[in-house]
Amino acid sequence: MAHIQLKGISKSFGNHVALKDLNLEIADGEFFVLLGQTGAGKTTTLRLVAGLEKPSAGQIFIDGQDVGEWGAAERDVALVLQQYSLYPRYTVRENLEFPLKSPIRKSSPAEIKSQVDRVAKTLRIEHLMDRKVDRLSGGEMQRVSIGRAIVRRPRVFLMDEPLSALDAKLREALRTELKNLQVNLGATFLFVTHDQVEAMAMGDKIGVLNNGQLVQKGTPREIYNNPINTFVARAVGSPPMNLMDGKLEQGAAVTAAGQRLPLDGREPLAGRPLTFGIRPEDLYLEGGAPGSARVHDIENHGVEKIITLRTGDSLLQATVPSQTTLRVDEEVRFSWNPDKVVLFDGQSGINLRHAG
Ligand SMILES: Nc1ncnc2c1ncn2[C@@H]1O[C@H](COP(=O)(O)OP(=O)(O)OP(=O)(O)O)[C@@H](O)[C@H]1O
Repeated sequence: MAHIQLKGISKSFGNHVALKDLNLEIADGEFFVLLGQTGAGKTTTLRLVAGLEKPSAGQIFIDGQDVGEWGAAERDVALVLQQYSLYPRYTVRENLEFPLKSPIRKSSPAEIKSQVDRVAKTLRIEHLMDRKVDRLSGGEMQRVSIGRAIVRRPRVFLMDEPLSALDAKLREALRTELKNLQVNLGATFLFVTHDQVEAMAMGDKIGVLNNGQLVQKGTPREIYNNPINTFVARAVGSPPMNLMDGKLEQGAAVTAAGQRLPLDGREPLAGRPLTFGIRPEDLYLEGGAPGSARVHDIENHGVEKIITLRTGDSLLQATVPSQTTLRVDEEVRFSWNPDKVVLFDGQSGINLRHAG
């Protein structure tokens, strides 16, 4: 399998800068997710690693070798796209055989059959083998696309939102299957998505890309608990982290909306403009108590409810157990877990723990 390194990669299309000085290292056997909004530069990164684009600056190494002059075939990577890149008039079996039949591989018919059957079993598409691809559902087609990528055991898998066209249930099932597949193959995956739930669920590591720049890289837990700035704080987590502007005053956070919440031990920061970040599960609500917040909306999610509060001009969200009884428009008092508060600089939005 393979270790991937991107060193100082920049890519421009005419005057448009798609990637700026991207430095990224993906360990052998790691499931690395690149998370970013549309236009962030995710597909461009994949195409550069695949050898379908040339960087404007920087180098790409696979297993320590500079692959700058290597073509796509020599890099031995597989690219799975959001749209199914299959031959519609061929059967599933013919589609899976195709990558193994290239003249340079010289695989015997018996080898081809055994590899194709192994992949079919892994992806649970054995019953579809003789069906023409244009007679498959979207989910089945995507399984076959993944099958076609894994059948020849490439060094690296590059996946460009392979699940985004599928319905929610199937997406969840294939998420688990892809993750199992990666663990079983011990393969290196570079998977791009704009879906943070997918990123959190699948990634050993996540890189957050914004405007062509890598903003933060870490395990899902690191990024969730300690986002580098308010952008990442809002990009990861569902519902996202609550952000409240304010100041510290004598052992309390005083928000612009006039809330006073306990926060000890951060005296050196008193007086300067801050943004307080708190995850929805770390906000505590007390109903039936006159307070300065009002229940704006209640969403029932089975085991929990998401309560949206209005306080001053801003909205906050709290996740609470489903048995919590609150009504829309009810006044509530809220507090937080002071140990879970993340402090950001009020102007730059940078997490003060990262700023040192
Ligand atoms: N061949 C090209 N010519 C000109 N501009 C391009 C080209 N390819 C990408 N871009 C631009 O580069 C930026 C990054 O594009 P890229 O496709 O990498 O984004 P992305 O994060 O994959 O977005 P999406 O989620 O929408 O696919 C975009 O602004 C895009 O318009």
